[in-house]
Amino acid sequence: MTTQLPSPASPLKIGTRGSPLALAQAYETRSRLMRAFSLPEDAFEIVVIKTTGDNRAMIDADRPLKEIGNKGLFTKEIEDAMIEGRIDIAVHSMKDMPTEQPPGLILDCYLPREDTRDAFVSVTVDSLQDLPEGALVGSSSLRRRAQLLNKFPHLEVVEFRGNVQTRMKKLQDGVAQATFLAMAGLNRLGMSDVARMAIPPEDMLPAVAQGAIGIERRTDDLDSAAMLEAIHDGPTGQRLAAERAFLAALDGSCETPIAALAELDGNTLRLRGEVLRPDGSERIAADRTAQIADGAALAEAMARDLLDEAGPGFFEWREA
Ligand SMILES: NCc1[nH]cc(CCC(=O)O)c1CC(=O)O
Repeated sequence: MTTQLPSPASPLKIGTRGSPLALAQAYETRSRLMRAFSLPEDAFEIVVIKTTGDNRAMIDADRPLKEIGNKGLFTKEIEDAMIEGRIDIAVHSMKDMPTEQPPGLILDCYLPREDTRDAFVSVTVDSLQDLPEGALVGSSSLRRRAQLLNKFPHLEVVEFRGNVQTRMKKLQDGVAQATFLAMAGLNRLGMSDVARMAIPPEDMLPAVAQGAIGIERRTDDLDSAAMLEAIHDGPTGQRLAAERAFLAALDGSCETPIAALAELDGNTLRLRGEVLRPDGSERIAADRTAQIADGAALAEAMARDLLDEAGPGFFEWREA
């Protein structure tokens, strides 16, 4: 069977959110496909789709995301458009994706992974260690909040939402003294002017799939499948398979403090994973290796052991 390639007369429709980071990821996907199949830019159409999560009136209120409810907040409208055939493929930050896709859709193509680390960003101090008692750190990530408070209980965390540009403005305005951003996002946006310090995974284990771009398609769309196969990065797939199996086994959403990082060395996969109490008062971590092919099994066993150790109620908020 031959693959039907897109053309200017019949372009491949790439769905994406409209944030600068989402657009950068869509452009990267388009240029990889152009290179792989020697296609012109106008053989592709970038289709921007507004999601519930992009709705400012809904999101910019002071309510934390966990109260609004976040299941598919940034993906539902995009997936609906794909099921209805208004777009052919969709480009996502894998960090924001649930471990299961709706019926009829599949998410098995990953671009080579960017830097997985979090960055410490501040306009007033050089490092976390320099923040004084009671200093405000802006973050809307339950994981980063819990990890920060676990190591630095003398700091305060304030809700900090919006895209990278909005958060940088808040720092400039003194709303907080520091924040965390994914290195991958800063790199993809070319924001080399932002003062940032990459945090090693020993100090802040990243979110599952951080730094990875995934491309979703209709399961029965074999032309798109063949095209995406050409730009898929196998090692990224092996790493995400383990990390996402860990997340799935913990039944976590992005509103649960869970972190994991898989790394490859020859035939070996090393998986580090942790769960924290939301207030940071407790952290349970593991660090194991297995053959790459056994990555998912390793992740499931690790998740089971961490859950056992955590016991019931571990993820409940414990008011001070
Ligand atoms: N949840 C928002 C989000 N989703 C993906 C990224 C960054 C890029 C990536 O991790 O792939 C970000 C912003 C951030 O965490 O700073």
